[in-house]
Amino acid sequence: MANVYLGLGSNLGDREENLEKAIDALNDFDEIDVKDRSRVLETEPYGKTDQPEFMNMCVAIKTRMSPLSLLETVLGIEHSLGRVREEVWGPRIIDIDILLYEDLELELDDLSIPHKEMHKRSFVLEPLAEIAPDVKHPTLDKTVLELKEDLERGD
Ligand SMILES: Nc1nc2nc(S)n(CCO)c2c(=O)[nH]1
Repeated sequence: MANVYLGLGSNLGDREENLEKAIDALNDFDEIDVKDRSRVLETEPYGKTDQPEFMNMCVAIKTRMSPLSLLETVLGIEHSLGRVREEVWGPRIIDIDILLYEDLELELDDLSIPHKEMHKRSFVLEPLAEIAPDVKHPTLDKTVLELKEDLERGD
């Protein structure tokens, strides 16, 4: 079973309910066990700022799925919860990002692991440091907590 960390976000509808539904949907798969979860944070929109505030959190899962199967699964969960991909950076009912998959480094057209932007995003590092402070980013060779502190310092 692989140790995987996911970033969840929502800024449309009942945001906390959307996050809970996404976690329940993950747990419904035999090949996925949700092992831990961070608290939910309300965060300012990053990137496209003229949109509603987000609710963000991170979860730790163990899974037998391959990275691409997991991607297909999380996209299916987003779709089942009503996510329509209109604006790239626009508001969304739910967003599930694969952040880390063991110490894998993967670069495909539709999937990069570790997530390319995770070290630039406080809405990811804050909740991720709560549940996985000592997990190492395999490319940057720093722990999640070190990345969070670097971002806070503006490094
Ligand atoms: N605070 C915040 N800003 C965001 N901008 C985008 S795009 N997203 C979607 C994540 O890729 C978010 C988000 O989840 N939280």
